[in-house]
Amino acid sequence: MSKTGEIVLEKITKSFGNFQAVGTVDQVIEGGSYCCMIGPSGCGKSTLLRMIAGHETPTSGRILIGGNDVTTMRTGERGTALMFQDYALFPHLNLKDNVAFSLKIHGVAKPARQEQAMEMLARVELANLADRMPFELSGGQRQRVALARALITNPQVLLLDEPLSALDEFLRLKMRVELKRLQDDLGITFIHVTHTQPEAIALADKVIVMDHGIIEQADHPRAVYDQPYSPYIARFMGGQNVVTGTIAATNGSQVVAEAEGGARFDLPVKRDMAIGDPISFAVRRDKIRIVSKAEQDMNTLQGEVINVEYQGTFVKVGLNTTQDDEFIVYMDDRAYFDNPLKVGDAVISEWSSDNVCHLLGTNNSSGD
Ligand SMILES: Nc1ncnc2c1ncn2[C@@H]1O[C@H](COP(=O)(O)OP(=O)(O)OP(=O)(O)O)[C@@H](O)[C@H]1O
Repeated sequence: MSKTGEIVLEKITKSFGNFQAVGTVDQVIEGGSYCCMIGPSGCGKSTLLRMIAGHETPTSGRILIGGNDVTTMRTGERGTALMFQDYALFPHLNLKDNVAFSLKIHGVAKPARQEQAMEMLARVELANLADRMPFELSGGQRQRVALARALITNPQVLLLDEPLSALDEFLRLKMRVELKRLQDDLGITFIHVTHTQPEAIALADKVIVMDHGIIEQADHPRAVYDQPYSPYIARFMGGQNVVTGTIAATNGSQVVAEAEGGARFDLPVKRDMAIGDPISFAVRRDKIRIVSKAEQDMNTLQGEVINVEYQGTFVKVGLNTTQDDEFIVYMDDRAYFDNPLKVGDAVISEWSSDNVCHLLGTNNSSGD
């Protein structure tokens, strides 16, 4: 089986002096896949990316790319290209020369490098602007030049550090589609560091969620969003409420939990639990009904409306309940406007145990 573009991170750590920026990371990123790394500021995403690119050396562990040990190999030799956050274009070179630059460094003759640069500019739909200078471009166009410049080296792996963060919302969504199309066309591995959860789940075949230098969960976007591993993942990815309680009754893989205030919940669990054990579970914000009178005796939480935000397709309603976290319900916009709520209203939220995910892991932090 071809290992082209496959990245294996074997027990990678990175310390700066006494500070451990990356803990022990073991991970395989499949060749030709789109991988997004996400996590709060300072969690070690860029450091991990920079180690894959060869701009940092791991303190311990090995990095394999395409089956080769590249741990101590120089940047230009390992088959990766890194696109920087600020794009780092040369201001005094036109687009063609910016894109051709690394070929020049590698001694490629002028006609050949210009031809390849033009091909690359055509791929990012900028061939008609080849003679312009970087200052004559929009943010989205600059980003595409930076992409062309990274891709001209024909890498197995393209590393992108916050590639969309300098763009406005409209352009960000547009360029997101273009990045995915480019990755599909080229079939090479993309590793994309982002701060934005919707960006990660929209683009990635695999989402890697980090916290404090370690990988907390690495999985398909749907698994990370719908089946979060820990309270931290559920809170960080959004879209879920974290509810805590203690086990009141068990029946094999089904339990009844009780929260402070006496609310009871039935749910499936992923490991054996005993009466009295603490439990955390996630409830999807968009799978909760708000009712004035409870229609079921379990899986309900009473609360007071503390804020209401219209979001276009839905309305975000925040409730104060006996739980520590604010309990958030995404209401269908029509259902909401048929029976609008106001701050101070007492309501009951209820859900079905199908929309619950038992949370394992001990990581309780909520990110940034
Ligand atoms: N050269 C360095 N010397 C000392 N500490 C460093 C160095 N580079 C990074 N760090 C520290 O390592 C930690 C991880 O940094 P890193 O840049 O990887 O985080 P990040 O998750 O990419 O954050 P952000 O999202 O803010 O860019 C941070 O606490 C940072 O201050």
